[in-house]
Amino acid sequence: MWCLLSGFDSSSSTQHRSDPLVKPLMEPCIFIILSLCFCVLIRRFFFSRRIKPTTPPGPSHIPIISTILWLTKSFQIEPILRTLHAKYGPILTLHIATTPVVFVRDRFLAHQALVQNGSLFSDRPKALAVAKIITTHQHNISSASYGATWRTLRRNLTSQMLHHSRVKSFSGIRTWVLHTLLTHLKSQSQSNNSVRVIDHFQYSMFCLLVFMCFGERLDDGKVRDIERVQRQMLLRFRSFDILNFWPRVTRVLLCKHWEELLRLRKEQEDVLVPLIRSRKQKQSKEEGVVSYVDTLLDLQLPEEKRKLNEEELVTLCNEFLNAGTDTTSTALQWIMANLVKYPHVQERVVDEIREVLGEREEREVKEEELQKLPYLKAVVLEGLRRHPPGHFVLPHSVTEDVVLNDYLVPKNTTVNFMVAEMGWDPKVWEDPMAFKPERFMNDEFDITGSKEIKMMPFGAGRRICPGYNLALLHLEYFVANLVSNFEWKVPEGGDVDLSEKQEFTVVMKNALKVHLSPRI
Ligand code: HEM
Repeated sequence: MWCLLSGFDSSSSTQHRSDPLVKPLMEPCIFIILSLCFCVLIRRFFFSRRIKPTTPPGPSHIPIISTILWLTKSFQIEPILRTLHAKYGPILTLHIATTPVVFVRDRFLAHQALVQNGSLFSDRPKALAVAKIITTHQHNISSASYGATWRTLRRNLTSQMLHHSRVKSFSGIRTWVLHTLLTHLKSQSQSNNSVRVIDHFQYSMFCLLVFMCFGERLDDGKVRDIERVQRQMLLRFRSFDILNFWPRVTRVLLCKHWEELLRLRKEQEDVLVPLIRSRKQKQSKEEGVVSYVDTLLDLQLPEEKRKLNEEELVTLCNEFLNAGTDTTSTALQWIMANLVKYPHVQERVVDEIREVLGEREEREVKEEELQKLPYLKAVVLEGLRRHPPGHFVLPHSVTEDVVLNDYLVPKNTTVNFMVAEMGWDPKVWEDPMAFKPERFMNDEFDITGSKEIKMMPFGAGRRICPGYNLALLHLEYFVANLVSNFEWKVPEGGDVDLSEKQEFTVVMKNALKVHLSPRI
């Protein structure tokens, strides 16, 4: 073909015209070229008309009114989405905000978006009025746009706080927190037939994260103060959604609500700023452990070419404390609830621990021993699959127009991925609503979903939770030691109710209450 086409080279055209062999070859050649051009034109014409992708389908809406209606239903969005996905397929659009929001339910599409096209799907939506206050204009990891500031903040957290040796340096504090927790539970179990455990779990996680954040063992009262200001903001956060809707108007009409938001933020600053300042002074004397605040004090914002100010430090400490406490204590409660409900699973964990402890008198499972406990790991993974603390990842946003499953997702669209639905997919998980840790016993499970997503309690791709290893360590360490030290049972006349309630994370609607007997 190449030699035939070269016959059209102008420099050699005279020679070809005189060649008797060339003329019969040229005619079919021209015909073929013209046919090809025609085909290309036809294809372009039809493709541009027929397959120009449309945005993902969804129910029709009336501007403003639909948004207000959705605001009132935001707490029950999951069952509605389930029905809508059955009708419209694995990807759909809802008009629940001022701009359309896309929901993805399918694990293959999630992999395509978050892992294979990670650079396009890793942005966050622009902060609305309330989030601007809480995140000091997106100066934290979870809300920062996909760019240099996000990269700097995230790299600081992963390389300075979450790498293996730094995590190991906090093992003493984990042992101390565990002993405090066991002592509290023991004293409660002596006077009560039924102990509500979530408050103890939350307090323990705060003790751990507060130490990592500020590098100090604070007294009980101070930790409880931090817990109070953090949790009240967390629990009230969703109720402030309404303020985002036309902020200029809500500032007048809902001024009390605005005042409350500002008051909660101010309370956080009042509690956290003295701790940050005290760390600043200690840092100049170069004392003791490296805390999260220490790593932030020297950090330069690459775009603004300046250090973080005090408000931004509060925002980042707030993120660190919330991300590591609420999620983990929620997951811990769900896992323990299943161990109470299914005593045969609890017994199997205890048997596995007994083998590892051998003849040892004391019942403490050490961190280094966790890797010898595959069934315990399976229990934790099954807990995260069946009861992921977040039923959605944080909202993502796309940096340019992109086609997903033949649908157009326009630039800046918010995209949500349905974590719980993926972990409950009956095509992947047999009997998905049952609690069966055995399903994780055969292979090493890749929680990051880099090759394939089967569940994603920590998300996947570039925005995957950077704290997933720390979270797994905390869960395994506490579950192991809680069952090793106590027998966990349903109290007389009680029950384990696995109903859910949406708070910041999805928590047990009726908090777990247990009867604890020390194991001898
Ligand atoms: C059981 C415990 C935890 C669960 C289930 C969890 C889950 C998640 C999920 C689903 C995301 C959103 C991912 C996305 O948007 O695609 C996330 C983000 C994040 N998590 Fe976690 N997390 C846990 C513990 C932790 C801990 C211990 C830390 C650190 C101390 C942490 C820090 C963060 C941060 C900073 C982000 C934002 C990442 C970014 O936007 O780049 N998390 N987490």
